Amino acid sequence: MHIGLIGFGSIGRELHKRLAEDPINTVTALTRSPIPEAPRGLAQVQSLDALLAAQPDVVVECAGHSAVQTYAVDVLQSGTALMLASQGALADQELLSALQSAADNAGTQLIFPSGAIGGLDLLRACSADGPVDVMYQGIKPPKAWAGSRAEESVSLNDLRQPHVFFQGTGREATLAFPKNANVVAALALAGAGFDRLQVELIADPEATGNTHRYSVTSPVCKFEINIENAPSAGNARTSMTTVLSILMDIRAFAAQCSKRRDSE
Ligand SMILES: NC(=O)C1=CN([C@@H]2O[C@H](COP(=O)(O)OP(=O)(O)OC[C@H]3O[C@@H](n4cnc5c(N)ncnc54)[C@H](OP(=O)(O)O)[C@@H]3O)[C@@H](O)[C@H]2O)C=CC1
Ligand SMILES: O=C([O-])CC(=O)C(=O)O
Repeated sequence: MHIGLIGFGSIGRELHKRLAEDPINTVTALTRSPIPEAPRGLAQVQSLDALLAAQPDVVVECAGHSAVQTYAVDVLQSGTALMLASQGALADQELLSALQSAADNAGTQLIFPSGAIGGLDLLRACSADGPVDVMYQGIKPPKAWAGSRAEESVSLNDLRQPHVFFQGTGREATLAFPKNANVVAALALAGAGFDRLQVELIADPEATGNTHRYSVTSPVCKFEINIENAPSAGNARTSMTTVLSILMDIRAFAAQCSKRRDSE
């Protein structure tokens, strides 16, 4: 497999490290500027044209909402499958429709890894049967909210107990907290809907990792999920499970490609 990465931060680096353990994989990363002391075997490019010219089997975006806005349609229009970590960008309905059309027209795949959250299979099944009510709470240590809009309403360093600094819809949460609420978009896209989904975001000075907790109420079932994630190396706000989930989807995509090649 040849994997193209957009972004080489905490997710990109860990993905590369794990993919490089298997010599069958090659990785090309699109970065804004050359990475000093890049890991061995990593090819680097600084434009999307150069990334697509390298002909990756799949492109994995792990950069942020602006990268989805800038590159995603062009990747899909080129006929290359695209996996998105920064799904919160799709709270913009026009962008979501543009990506779906680009994927359909080019006959390629737009893949949404579950990221740092789980249980989406049952949520998807229940939502297909009618509207469901979903309440989500995201609880992270103060340092994971540093630099975010949480700082407009709370002094993060002075917190002595858990503090709810945001309550609103899934759409409001994903747009206001682009680096922290992509899991909210995963719930919305799995059927909870950006506007129906209710969200609370909490800074907890006692938290050592990132907790994603949600409850689903539908006419056919009720369930609650509580996920306590360890942070990734280098970014307190990003959970390690995000990398594992993307890796799992890359492996599933590779298996599909190899079946298709065998049958050709
Ligand atoms: N679905 C999920 O569960 C999760 C999704 N995410 C998403 O993944 C994103 C990345 O997470 P993480 O790796 O921890 O973040 P980091 O901040 O560690 O790394 C992001 C990297 O992307 C680069 N980048 C940003 N914009 C662009 C661009 N337009 N083109 C190329 N490179 C770019 C940055 O480079 P530079 O140094 O130039 O700024 C940086 O190196 C998050 O912002 C979030 O949107 C994160 C966690 C969970
Ligand atoms: O990694 C996490 O725990 C969740 C996260 O940052 C996001 O959803 O953007």
